[in-house]
Amino acid sequence: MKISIKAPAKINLSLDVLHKREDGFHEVEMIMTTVDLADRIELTLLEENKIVIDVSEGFVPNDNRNLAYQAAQVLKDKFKISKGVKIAIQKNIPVSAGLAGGSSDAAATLRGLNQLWDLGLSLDELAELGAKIGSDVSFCVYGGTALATGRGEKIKHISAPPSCWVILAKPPIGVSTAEVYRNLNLNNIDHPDINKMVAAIEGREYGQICQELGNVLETVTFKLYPEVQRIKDQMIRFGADGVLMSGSGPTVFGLVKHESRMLRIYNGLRGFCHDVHAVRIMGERYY
Ligand SMILES: C[C@@](CO)(OP(=O)(O)O)[C@H](O)COP(=O)(O)OP(=O)(O)OC[C@H]1O[C@@H](n2ccc(N)nc2=O)[C@H](O)[C@@H]1O
Ligand SMILES: Nc1ncnc2c1ncn2[C@@H]1O[C@H](COP(=O)(O)OP(=O)(O)O)[C@@H](O)[C@H]1O
Repeated sequence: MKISIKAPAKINLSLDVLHKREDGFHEVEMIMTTVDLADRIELTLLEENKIVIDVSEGFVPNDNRNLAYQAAQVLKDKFKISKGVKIAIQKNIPVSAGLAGGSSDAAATLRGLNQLWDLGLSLDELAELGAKIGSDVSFCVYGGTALATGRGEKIKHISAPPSCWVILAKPPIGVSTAEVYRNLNLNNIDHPDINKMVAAIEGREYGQICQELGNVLETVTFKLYPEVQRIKDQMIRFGADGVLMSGSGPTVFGLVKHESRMLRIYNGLRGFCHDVHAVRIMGERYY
């Protein structure tokens, strides 16, 4: 038996860090939303007791370092499943980009195996298991739009933002999330106003959403990789309505309402950045 599932990317419309916790993680407040750029996961049941990863992208591990592998392992351990699965991953989401590609692959694997192995778990239960794999996996289990707190695993769903274009531009560098958090100076943070962002989204006020975009990790990544700042500046210059780095970067996203302007920005950026995508905000939950 075989199924195919979409694993969409996320962007952070707002990302604030409150403090560093005793367990080494940071307490965060983030607004996350899914966009229409997705990996494709194909799960095939195996009689043999093994997890096989077949991934289209050379840089992504095909062993137990792969987050989709870890998702299958978590379910196998918890439910003492002695059969196996082949996980074929078609990568479309740039890797180490701040778009949660690996987390979304893990979340899609949890959802898919819940079905294939007939486990009968709720999304809440899958999200709780997902948190064992990574901080962003819980959000990716549900998708949609949410306020994420704790280390990112506590999810409160909010309405989808009004629909618009999202231009994603990633310079040819991979950013380590751990390194970015490590370099964050907690005494010198310009906190975004998360409540105002939630109100703008709930009120469907597109202009206000663009105004309230904010990510405290941006200055850290800009310092480590100045080319990320240059991409942000270019996107602003080309006329995006709002521009921000996603997560720990290096992908920068621009929100744009009108298709003609989206095309102008997309074509302009392609001239000097190789990895550019124009997608739509999805923002609605899968289930
Ligand atoms: C920054 C964000 C924003 O959505 O995303 P990305 O840029 O990775 O997409 C997330 O907080 C990343 O989530 P995720 O990528 O799942 O992180 P994890 O695997 O759990 O943690 C990787 C490392 O980041 C640091 N980390 C992560 C989350 C957190 N709240 N505090 C931390 O300090 C820790 O050093 C940890 O070892
Ligand atoms: N299925 C996967 N897809 C992409 N990267 C993965 C996957 N599994 C593990 N990884 C590893 O996870 C790290 C972060 O990848 P990714 O999720 O793409 O980035 P980010 O956390 O910045 O959004 C990379 O070092 C990559 O090698």
